[in-house]
Amino acid sequence: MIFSPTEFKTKLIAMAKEASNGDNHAATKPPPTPSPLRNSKFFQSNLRILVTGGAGFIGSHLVDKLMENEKNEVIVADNYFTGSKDNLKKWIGHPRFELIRHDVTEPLLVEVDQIYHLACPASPIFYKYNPVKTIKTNVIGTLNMLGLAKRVGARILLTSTSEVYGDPLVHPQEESYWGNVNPIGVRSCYDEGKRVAETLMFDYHRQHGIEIRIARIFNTYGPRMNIDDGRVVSNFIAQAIRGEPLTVQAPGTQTRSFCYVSDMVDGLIRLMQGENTGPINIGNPGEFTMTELAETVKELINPDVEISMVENTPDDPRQRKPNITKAKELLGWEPKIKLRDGLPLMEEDFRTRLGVPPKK
Ligand SMILES: NC(=O)c1ccc[n+]([C@@H]2O[C@H](COP(=O)([O-])OP(=O)(O)OC[C@H]3O[C@@H](n4cnc5c(N)ncnc54)[C@H](O)[C@@H]3O)[C@@H](O)[C@H]2O)c1
Ligand SMILES: O=C(O)[C@H]1O[C@H](OP(=O)(O)OP(=O)(O)OC[C@H]2O[C@@H](n3ccc(=O)[nH]c3=O)[C@H](O)[C@@H]2O)[C@H](O)[C@@H](O)[C@@H]1O
Repeated sequence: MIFSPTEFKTKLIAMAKEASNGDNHAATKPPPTPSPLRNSKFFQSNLRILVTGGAGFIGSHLVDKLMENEKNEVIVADNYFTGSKDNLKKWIGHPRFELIRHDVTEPLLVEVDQIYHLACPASPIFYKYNPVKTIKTNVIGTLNMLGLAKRVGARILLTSTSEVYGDPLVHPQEESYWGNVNPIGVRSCYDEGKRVAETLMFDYHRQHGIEIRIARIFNTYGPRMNIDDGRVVSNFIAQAIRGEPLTVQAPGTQTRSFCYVSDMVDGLIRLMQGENTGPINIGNPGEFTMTELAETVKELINPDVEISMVENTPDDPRQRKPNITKAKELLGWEPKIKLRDGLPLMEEDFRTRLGVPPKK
């Protein structure tokens, strides 16, 4: 069809209006037709679910939960940068499970109904190790997974982060807050990367009608975190078990809110299965200073360890606590496990992996 310049301009304006719909929650197009495979006999009883980053900490717990449902088939795609096959060893060889060594910065051709897109290093020391790769993972990786979702008509969930709020000037953080992020700092590869990933999710939703879900995850802890992961809970627990000083980074008054991993997985699955695009904060609103966390770990795990104050890294957010009203109202979700109950569960796993017997 050929348009006159005036017709072309009118059409462009109409397209721009449609695409710039200010209401994030209104789908401007119906979702694309699902893959014909979804209607085949094979798929009537099975939901094929792709988990990118499924060999990592949260991903492997999510896989455990998804595999409990006999109607689910789970495919994990992971490049093992921070994840490990060990985290999935109980599923390797299972007929409903597949593990693919794959880097999400490259396209992936699979036929699936749902995509949980987690692939991305999460610990600051790992995401800062190769910042350009971290940005590629967040931007090109998310583009590839959205392209896949579009091709097969799958619903896609992104694990975004509370780091999109940067060093927040609003406390606690609610989803409507746009954040306070340094665009050129050493953490930007991760927090700006995730912000672009969120943008891509909404643009694919508005432009192509893709079914999207965005979780803004707040600090999560639990068994299977890498022992030398560098994040604060894993550091303190490993240090307490080894009898080394707990390294509180100055000033120690900075706060975080810690969510146990089983609560997180429950929230992610509810979000995927529900009707809301998000973004929705998923985290535990219990807020602690890093000094309080160190004192709690000392009390529960090793009262003999010292607490030492060490230098901090640039742009460390000073406070963080989720407002979870949306998660409560829209997903019927709230965390169940308190920090004092979750820490001993993690200690048990760390002792086993470090080969240190339990305390008498
Ligand atoms: N754990 C938290 O506190 C937290 C908080 C906010 C957001 N998140 C998000 O949740 C997700 C999972 O975090 P986690 O704590 O399990 O981290 P993790 O580092 O344990 O897991 C990330 C997984 O992604 C894989 N991966 C990294 N880059 C990849 C790539 N290019 N291609 C394929 N696989 C790749 C890693 O090998 C690993 O298995 C991440 O997207 C992270 O940003 C986590
Ligand atoms: O929840 C989030 O959204 C993000 O939280 C983390 O970022 P951060 O909170 O800085 O995680 P940690 O490295 O665990 O640091 C938490 C606090 O503990 C402090 N810390 C860290 C390590 C340590 O040994 N001692 C210590 O006091 C840090 O200075 C910081 O203030 C990671 O970036 C991601 O896992 C995640 O996306």
